[in-house]
Amino acid sequence: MKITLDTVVKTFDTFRAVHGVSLEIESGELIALLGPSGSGKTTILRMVAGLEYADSGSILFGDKDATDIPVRDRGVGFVFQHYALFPHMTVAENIAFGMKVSKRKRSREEIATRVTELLALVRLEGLGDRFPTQISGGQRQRVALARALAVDPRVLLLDEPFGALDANVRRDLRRWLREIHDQLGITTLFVTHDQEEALDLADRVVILEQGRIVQEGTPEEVCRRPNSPFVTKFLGDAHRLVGPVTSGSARVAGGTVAVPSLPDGQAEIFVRPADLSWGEGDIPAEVTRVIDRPDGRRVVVRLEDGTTLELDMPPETRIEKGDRQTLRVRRAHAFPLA
Ligand SMILES: Nc1ncnc2c1ncn2[C@@H]1O[C@H](COP(=O)(O)OP(=O)(O)OP(=O)(O)O)[C@@H](O)[C@H]1O
Repeated sequence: MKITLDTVVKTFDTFRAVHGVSLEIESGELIALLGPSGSGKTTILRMVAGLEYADSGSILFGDKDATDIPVRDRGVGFVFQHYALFPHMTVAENIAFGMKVSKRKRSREEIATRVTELLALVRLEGLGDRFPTQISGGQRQRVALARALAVDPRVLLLDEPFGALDANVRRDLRRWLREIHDQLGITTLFVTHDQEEALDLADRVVILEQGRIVQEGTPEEVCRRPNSPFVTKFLGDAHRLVGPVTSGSARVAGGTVAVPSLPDGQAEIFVRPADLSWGEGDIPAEVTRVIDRPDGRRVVVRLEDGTTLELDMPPETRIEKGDRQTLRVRRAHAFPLA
């Protein structure tokens, strides 16, 4: 089911939460709505679900205006961070619930067969008789997804579904969700404020700031070509350097950074830890700290002007506090300063 948002606006009292958002979600696509707290992600999701109405603009399901489609007929399945399971029902009863109350009547056997299929799909075979308090948080969210899938939704809406879980469980669950999505091909809208989660999971990432879409594209596109300082910073660790540009070269902290696409004038330059090389280039730096991680060494350095940068090095690198060298910025995202 293709979903189209056309210039959708939503205001709460006098506060405009969504400012004319337009977006096309192709049938079978998995889109992540990514933005900081308060950027309007949940409000957009709730409008697609039919739980909130747009003040103006339209939302189409296929080519039909969704305003005329009541929530229960939209064919949407939800999973929310705090959309608790019914505590007095077993896992199997929770999954069966939607089928029992649906307009489409199913026999007891049909429901039981579907519950068994869904338990297998979410890899919880054998846990159907447990109650929600007898399973882990990650398992509960898998039950919530099974419950959402039980009524064969045409669209799946997920609002920070893994938000309350610890980092390792989150990572496992998003890989698993992607597999399920690839298997079922349901059009999916996933809301998160976690850039790693969005980039890991989605076909396309839509980045929101204060109720507006500021950039959208595949994870590769938004990572390679962030279109603003906001997106660059929001997508991950980035240090900011400021300096004057002449003929495609910026002067920063006693050295230079190549910025071929920028006009002459003052610029802000964002560099990520993976974009820096130690022992090359012309920016003098001194190591102030080395942080060891399972996948490598994070080295903190201070530049001549007091700026602190961090860079990533392989685990076997021999480097220690007090070492002095020059740095090269291999890749940077640079923007003219107004
Ligand atoms: N029912 C409401 N009444 C008044 N203001 C609201 C209402 N719902 C949302 N807002 C406001 O609209 C803005 C957008 O909220 P929304 O929940 O869509 O953001 P979000 O990006 O999902 O944030 P979060 O990640 O914190 O959930 C916020 O400033 C919020 O306070």
